[in-house]
Amino acid sequence: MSEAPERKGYVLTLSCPDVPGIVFAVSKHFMDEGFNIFASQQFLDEAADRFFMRVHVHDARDRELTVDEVRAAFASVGTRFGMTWLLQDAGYRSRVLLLVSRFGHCLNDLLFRTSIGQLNVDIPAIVSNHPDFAPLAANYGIPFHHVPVTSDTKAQAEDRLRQVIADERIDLVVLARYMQILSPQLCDDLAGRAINIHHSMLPSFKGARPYHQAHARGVKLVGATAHYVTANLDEGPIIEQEIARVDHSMSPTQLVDVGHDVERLALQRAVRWHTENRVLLNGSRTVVFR
Ligand SMILES: Nc1nc2c(c(=O)[nH]1)N[C@@H](CN(C=O)c1ccc(C(=O)N[C@@H](CCC(=O)O)C(=O)O)cc1)CN2
Repeated sequence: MSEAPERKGYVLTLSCPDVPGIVFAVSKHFMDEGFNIFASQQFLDEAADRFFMRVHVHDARDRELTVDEVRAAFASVGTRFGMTWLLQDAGYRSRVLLLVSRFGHCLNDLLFRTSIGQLNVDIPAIVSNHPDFAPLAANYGIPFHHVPVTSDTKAQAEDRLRQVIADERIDLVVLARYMQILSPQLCDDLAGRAINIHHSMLPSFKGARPYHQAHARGVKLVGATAHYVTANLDEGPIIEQEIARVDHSMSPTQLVDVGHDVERLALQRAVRWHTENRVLLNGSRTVVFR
């Protein structure tokens, strides 16, 4: 059975100072190199004078080129425009590490979506500071690492986390309701490749127990925010947000139940878009070519 067109060819993402001719140069390069454009999106941040682009190309000659060969051919264009660029095989399956604590709704959702092929990723391992979801991991045949964390053992726990990241050649770390604060050093090491789901519409209700904060405020909407993890708690670049309507009659527990659905939606979109190279960092914000 032939590959889905979304998973054929190569995806280039780039950002650079805005000048005339970027789209022309990129398009001409791929035409000259024998590629056909399957999809192309671009955005100009005028205030920042920065141009963003995502181009998905198919090989018009069906050659067996390596991604390194395609990258090498594009390098001169990147240099000419001072681009920050990434060129990836469209069918590449990112290696994703899932972290979880006591709430497993996001973990379960990501595992199921991956198992039915909706997320084109591989999940080599799950790490948790609690043993609760070892049976769920076993059901999916995924190694489960129970790494307890206390204030005295945080450093050692992070060392074990780093070991799993290295051993499994992890591309993306997903905090699927993992309730431990990562150290500034680990945040730096995982910059742009660690995603957290916060259970509120950031910047509202940062920190712990956001649904209880929201209930006390009498909100009419609850939400969830998927964002990149930085040393500044819950302040990383936002990738996706989702909301749901609530009302005065609902208890904090009922807000939590409604919120779990929007958390799942926001996180799986963020993971899908990140692993499809649709998310570009723009300072403290993102550009998402959905
Ligand atoms: N460096 C970062 N680490 C984490 C982030 C982040 O943005 N930057 N997001 C959090 C998720 N989170 C809210 O969504 C959150 C998690 C944990 C805590 C917290 O106070 N944790 C305590 C321990 C709590 C416990 O043991 O039950 C702590 O780590 O000392 C606040 C907010 C994930 N990590």
